[in-house]
Amino acid sequence: MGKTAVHKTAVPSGDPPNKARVTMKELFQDPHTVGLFLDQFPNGVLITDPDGYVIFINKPYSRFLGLDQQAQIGRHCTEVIATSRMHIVGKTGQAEINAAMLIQGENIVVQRIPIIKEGRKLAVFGLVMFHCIQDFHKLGNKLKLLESKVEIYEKELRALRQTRYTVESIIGDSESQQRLKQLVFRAAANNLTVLITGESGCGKELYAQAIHNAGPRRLKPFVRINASAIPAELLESELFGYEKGAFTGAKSSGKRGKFHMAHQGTLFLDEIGDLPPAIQPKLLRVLEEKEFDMVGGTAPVHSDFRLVAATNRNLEAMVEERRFRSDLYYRLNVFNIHIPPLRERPDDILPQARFFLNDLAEEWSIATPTLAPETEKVLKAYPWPGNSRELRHILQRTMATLDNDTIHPGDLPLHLLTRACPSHPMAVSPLKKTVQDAEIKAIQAALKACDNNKAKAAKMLSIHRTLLYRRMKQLGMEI
Ligand SMILES: Nc1ncnc2c1ncn2[C@@H]1O[C@H](COP(=O)(O)OP(=O)(O)OP(=O)(O)O)[C@@H](O)[C@H]1O
Repeated sequence: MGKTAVHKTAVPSGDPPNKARVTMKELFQDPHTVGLFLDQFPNGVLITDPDGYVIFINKPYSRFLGLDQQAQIGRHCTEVIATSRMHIVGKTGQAEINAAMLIQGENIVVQRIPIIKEGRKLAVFGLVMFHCIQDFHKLGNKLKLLESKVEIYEKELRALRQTRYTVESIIGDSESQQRLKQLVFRAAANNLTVLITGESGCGKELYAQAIHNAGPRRLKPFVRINASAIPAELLESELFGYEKGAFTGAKSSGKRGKFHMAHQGTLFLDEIGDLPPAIQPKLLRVLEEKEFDMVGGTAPVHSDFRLVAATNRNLEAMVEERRFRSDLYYRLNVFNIHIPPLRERPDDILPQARFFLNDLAEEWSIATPTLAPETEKVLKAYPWPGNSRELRHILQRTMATLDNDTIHPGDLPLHLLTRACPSHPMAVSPLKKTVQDAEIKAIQAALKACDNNKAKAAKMLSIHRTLLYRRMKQLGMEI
């Protein structure tokens, strides 16, 4: 701002005293000074009369448009910027705030404000925020970059912590699944030892991770150890670690054990039923005292871990058979979560099947196949001895060989069809009869799965319809 505009000290009378050295009237009586002000804006300014004829355009805007500033005076705004709406605002008297406008290929935010004095429209004031918008773009891009970095780091952190499941990963509509989710939240809110029981493949590890990730320890380690996968003689050093030179073959630096690694986090001790008898008292001690001795160590080590144990064995029966210490069992079974087998919660089968199909399709970057209604029936009727893991594997295998978008019963492994229609155990009989019986069962299963539709059943059995009729006749089946 030039000193030219400052004339004298103006202290008008009244309260509070005005110490400004210049008044508004003095400052803005000269249009040149007003222009000087508006040229200092980092944004574009355009002032038109109510019909849209340019009264003023500031330097930054004319420079941005590549036009001569003075030559624009008196032109219609649409001649200066084809998409201009100053004349429309002049007509309607309605301000347009934060409107988007495309100028020279750039998306720009504009404000168009009618200037009204005593009900008469005097002019339209336009503010074009191209500087801010560029800054916003830059900020937006920076934010996007930061967000994607955070996402990557979170993923890496989770991978490092070896967890990927949260409560949202637990899929299923059954009442028992809903109840179990509530239990997960309750378990996550306290620090009690959790014992998860259930058949193989029913989601014990998934639940253990969900408990960890729903609680205050989620950003701390989730350490997993499978008691049945490690030879008994190594298990102690894996769990408790060892001091340097503790035994032949030990690392010279020593090694931290899983209890140590799980400090402030969660230790997931899988297949606890397979814990060797020699280790059981040591586990009892660490649970009671949160302290343990490293192999070859002299001083006890403290660790603030939370234990989640899991087993598919009947620990109570093992206690009765004296294969598992009763005191350890009671110490472990503080908060029990029992996951029923999938066959006992058939309402979970289809939601899980659809979830797995979607998940696999995403992984393989292909379209998600749908389940034909007959296929749904077969999936629901099958007893799933391997639980959700088996369901996922079967769908994975099916998808790998699928040549259209719909999974029909014939695309599923045949044992699903025959097991879905349970029969009595087969007695030993001549081979020809056995083969005929098997054929009858397969045909019956296919017909049942297809609501007795012969064409569909034949497709499922991968034979021609006429051959199906012929075989049914030969086998003495009712057509
Ligand atoms: N409720 C569920 N929702 C979604 N996926 C599930 C569910 N239950 C299990 N799964 C999936 O089934 C598979 C097996 O689950 P998990 O490894 O947790 O079973 P597990 O009971 O620990 O098995 P095991 O006793 O053999 O160790 C995993 O792919 C898991 O994601």
